[in-house]
Amino acid sequence: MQKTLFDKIWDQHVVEHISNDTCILYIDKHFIHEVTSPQAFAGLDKRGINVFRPDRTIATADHNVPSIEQSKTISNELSRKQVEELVKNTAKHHVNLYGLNHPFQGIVHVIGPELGITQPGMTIVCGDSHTSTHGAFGCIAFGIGTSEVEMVLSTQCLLQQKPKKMRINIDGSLPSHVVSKDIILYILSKLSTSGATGYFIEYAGSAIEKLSMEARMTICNMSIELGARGGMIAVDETTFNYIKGREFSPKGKDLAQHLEICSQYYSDIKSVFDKEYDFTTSDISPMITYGTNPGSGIKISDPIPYLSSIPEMERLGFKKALDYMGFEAGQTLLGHPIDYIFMGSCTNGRIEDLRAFASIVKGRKKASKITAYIVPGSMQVLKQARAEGIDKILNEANFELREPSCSACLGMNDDKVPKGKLAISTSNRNFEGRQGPGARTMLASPLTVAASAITGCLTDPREFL
Ligand SMILES: CC(C)[C@H](C(=O)O)[C@@H](O)C(=O)O
Ligand code: SF4
Repeated sequence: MQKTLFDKIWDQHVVEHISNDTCILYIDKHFIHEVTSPQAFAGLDKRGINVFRPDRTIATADHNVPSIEQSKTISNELSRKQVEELVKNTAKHHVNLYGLNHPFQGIVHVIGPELGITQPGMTIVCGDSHTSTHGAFGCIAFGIGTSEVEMVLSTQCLLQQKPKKMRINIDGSLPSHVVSKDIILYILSKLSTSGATGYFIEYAGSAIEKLSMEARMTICNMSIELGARGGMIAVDETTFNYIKGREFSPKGKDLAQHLEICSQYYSDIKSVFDKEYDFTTSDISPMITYGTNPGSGIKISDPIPYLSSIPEMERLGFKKALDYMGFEAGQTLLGHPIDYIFMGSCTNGRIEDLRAFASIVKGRKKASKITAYIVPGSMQVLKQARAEGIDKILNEANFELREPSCSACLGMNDDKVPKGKLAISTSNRNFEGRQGPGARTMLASPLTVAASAITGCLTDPREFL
């Protein structure tokens, strides 16, 4: 029988069929962080039970963590309490914590893959919507709510309804200075933020096959912004090469056997999807968002759409978003002044992203009016960046490389964008107030953010070719 990648993994993890589409699913890896775990642990305590598989549970602190002077106490009381609670709960339940100052600390979706905890064919969950990131390794990975976190902590299983399957094919070679972030912003602009609601996406096609693992993660990361349950990519040589030698990856003879098993994780040629889309890279340019959802992307040189081109039902939202952003329909954004830049997050906080940013700012200087947050996704990324001299390149260009945190991706720590200020950001969400109350956010790739940081206004990275 011809099976999709999704079905292969799903079927291997069904513990029991409950009804037609609802199953009890075994979960291979459960990541937890300080924001969505406290109530789940409180639930366990109330029931007087322990974490069922502490060895399958991995904790880190990321959202409430400051991106400077991590070795000092967190000054914000609420943030400090959240992190302290995680320390207490993980110690009590014998769960490994990569907390503050630990060499493996970082954003949950950055550390899983880079440490080799994330492996092909797994089911992976976390109380965090961007768990879809791990799907880049040929996994079923998705975000869950706090009550589900409690369910997984106590049973290592989850009650799940099987989603429908969508395949998005992207063929071709990427033009210079067009990167995976532009691909996913482009897909979002075509399908909208509800375009994949009820589906699990598989990304395929020659463009995806050519991408590095970091670039694939960027795409899978934003699957949730399409409304999808998750996104995934078939396992191939690129996956294997990434996995090899990672801290917790199988080693020696086990590795050969492991890779053999992993090589089954692709969709069979005649497998059927509920919906398919085809795109080509020649249509994709550097992208920028003008509105207050990640679906509001346009080519960086295109004008914001005119009201007349917006469907009647969406006009109110369109106008509201433009009011918030301080933009006008038909306006071209290239050259528009920017106040803040954020380079980081689980979308673009990996070493390859920092290299891309550094490749543009090298030998240049940051525009003096720009406030920049440049934040590695993990301690490992920070270490690597320092080893490669990226910190020096940044310093010489008047930037500073901070410490791992979700940072300015969302206003849960000290790194915020002030009310009314305009930021260009490599993160995944541009909702009203996402980077701080009243903050305005445009989403883009690390290259576009770097180019804009140098000029102080929205700049096409192709100008730096
Ligand atoms: C805080 C957390 C629950 C949230 C999520 O689920 O995604 C956050 O990571 C985000 O990006 O908005
Ligand atoms: S970096 Fe942003 S999107 Fe990713 S987990 Fe943290 S807050 Fe969520």
